[in-house]
Amino acid sequence: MSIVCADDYRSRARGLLPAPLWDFIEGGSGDELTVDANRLAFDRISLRPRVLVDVSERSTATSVFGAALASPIGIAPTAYQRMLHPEGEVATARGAGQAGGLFVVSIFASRTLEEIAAAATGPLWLQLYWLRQRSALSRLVARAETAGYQALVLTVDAPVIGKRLRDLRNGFAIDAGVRAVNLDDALTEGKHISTPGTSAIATHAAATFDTSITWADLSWLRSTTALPLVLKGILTAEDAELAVAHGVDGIIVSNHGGRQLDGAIPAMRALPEVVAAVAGRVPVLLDGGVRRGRDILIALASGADAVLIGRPALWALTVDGSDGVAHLLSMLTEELSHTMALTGRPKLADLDPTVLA
Ligand SMILES: Cc1cc2nc3c(=O)[nH]c(=O)nc-3n(C[C@H](O)[C@H](O)[C@H](O)COP(=O)(O)O)c2cc1C
Ligand SMILES: O=C(O)C(=O)c1ccccc1
Repeated sequence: MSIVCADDYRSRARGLLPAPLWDFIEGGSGDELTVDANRLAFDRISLRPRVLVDVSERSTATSVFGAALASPIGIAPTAYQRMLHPEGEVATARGAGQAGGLFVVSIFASRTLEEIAAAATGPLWLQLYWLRQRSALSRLVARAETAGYQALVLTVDAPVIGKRLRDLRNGFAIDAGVRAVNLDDALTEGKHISTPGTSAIATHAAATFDTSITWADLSWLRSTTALPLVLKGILTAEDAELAVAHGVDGIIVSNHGGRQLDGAIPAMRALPEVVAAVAGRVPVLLDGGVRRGRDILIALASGADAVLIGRPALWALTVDGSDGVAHLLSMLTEELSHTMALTGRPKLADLDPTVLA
């Protein structure tokens, strides 16, 4: 059967992966209310199509921080991609580049920042968790700058790892052959030990993440770099306002794909208040539940500058490596363009709240 939408990659990938690994990717925290709510928030919004508009020429091209993108779509940071494909993040970077998309590399990438940069032809950003060992962070930042990464993303919704029941039941651990190669061994110890009732990821994060950081600490990270700093995991107007007041250069509206606070507001429902608070001062991106061109159109019409795709990129990587990732992004771009034609909005600039009902 041919693959004609993102969910087709999901069914294929599920058949290829061992159950605990599938659960790690697919799962969320607690009752997985927020995983489901992320999707439902999109499905509850309807579209108001305009007709007899010339849609013969359509454009999805855009840019972020001065870098050109074929469409407002990027790949969200996800850890340890070599668990899914032998080439890991190198394949994802090549695929994203082929499709003209952005790739946000996780601090827990399983290929080096330099290997990933060598394979990339599109923009790369580096995602960070705030490790207690600040020297490890500043070393990573320096390497990212040298390798040509164009922005830093600090994930702020994970001081502790969400209570992910599937991983706890499975005693989930990272495959022995897969490492967070950009971090010293001391920072990745214990990730390969599987113990029922515990998740190696949660245990590891508890040992290495600094849970005491506040807005006041952001200036330290800023002082290490000239790169734009983006915060990932903002869900309220209050925090969006604080982010801009602290000189942050961009915001990713996200609840971590429902993997952190269960019951958190769906990303798409939080977007309008964040957009209103930011008032155009910095770019606003969104992730969580984006599976269709229609979802992307809805997010853009609500004021997002771009969206990121988490799990679907992992499904495509599992099924077909870099070709899968490139195909997924092209397919989503095509779906976006198609939805723009059917709603009578041929340009991204035409996407505003009047298309939503
Ligand atoms: C397997 C997996 C690993 C993830 N690892 C990270 C990570 O290392 N850093 C991070 O900021 N977010 C991480 N995330 C969250 C994603 O960046 C993103 O917020 C989320 O997947 C978006 O939702 P979606 O999967 O519904 O598209 C991870 C998500 C998944 C599914
Ligand atoms: O961020 C996540 O969702 C995640 O799964 C993870 C992976 C490695 C380390 C910390 C969190």
